[in-house]
Amino acid sequence: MTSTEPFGARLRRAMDERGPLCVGIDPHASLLAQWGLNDDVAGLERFSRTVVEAVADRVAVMKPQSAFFERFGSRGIAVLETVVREARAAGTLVVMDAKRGDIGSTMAGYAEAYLHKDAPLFCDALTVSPYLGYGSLSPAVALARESGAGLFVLALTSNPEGPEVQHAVRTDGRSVGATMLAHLAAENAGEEPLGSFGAVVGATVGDLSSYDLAINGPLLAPGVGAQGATAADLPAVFGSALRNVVPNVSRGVLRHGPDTGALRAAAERFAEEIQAVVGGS
Ligand SMILES: O=C(O)c1cc(=O)[nH]c(=O)n1[C@@H]1O[C@H](COP(=O)(O)O)[C@@H](O)[C@H]1O
Repeated sequence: MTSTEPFGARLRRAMDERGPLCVGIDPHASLLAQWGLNDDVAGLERFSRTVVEAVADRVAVMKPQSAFFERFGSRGIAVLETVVREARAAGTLVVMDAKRGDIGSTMAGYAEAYLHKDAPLFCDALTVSPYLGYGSLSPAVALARESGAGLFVLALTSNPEGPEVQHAVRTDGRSVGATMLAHLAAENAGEEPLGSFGAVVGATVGDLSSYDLAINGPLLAPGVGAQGATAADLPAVFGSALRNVVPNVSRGVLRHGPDTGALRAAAERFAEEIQAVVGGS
């Protein structure tokens, strides 16, 4: 594997070898308390590194939620840098969940922060918001291509407030969410075995039969576990795109800590349930 091999190819291989589960690293204050940790930088570090130690050598993807690190300022970001480095060293792909989005000239700065090979927070992929217009993301698309990294673009999010924006219908009759999926399909055209530009499509969103999920890229599916979706919901939501789905579970796994064996067992249970519905698709 070369370091510039595109994210999509690296992800496909990781999903085939380890299964598609993504474990989120979301150090909520309530989880720190539940684990008997203080709500401070030391607690943040202990929590995050424990999750990495428990599963980074076995799951395809981990997704640190930047918000919970930013909460502690520069010292929290320093912990995030360590977590990204250790998780990648253990063999998992790291998707930074920072949901960045801005006018193109500023987006270039965010891209440098996460997608430039020499950046302290360089990661395998970054979540981005296209709601300043898909084209505003182009500096991130360009740098991701150069670095062999990927993006996950918010298309149909798992939260109940998402549809007021994402289901809104444009003057050409297409919904906003469908437009984002079409942009991604164009980005990934011709890429094999899988494009590097994914969509975020919540596992909670219900019937998507009117949406074309065949974007030739990964579909990050948060919502399994604490938000109420289960592995059994995935086939109905994703249909023939199931093979490209990366289900994310954060609190559903994290609530089993701080014991690493219990965290590992929880991740394995989700992985098995997911494999049972995705296997053979
Ligand atoms: O981009 C995301 O990962 C994301 C998009 C979305 O539509 N819904 C969603 O829940 N997420 C993130 O996925 C994680 C879900 O966490 P749990 O609900 O604890 O499994 C959180 O870090 C959310 O910020």
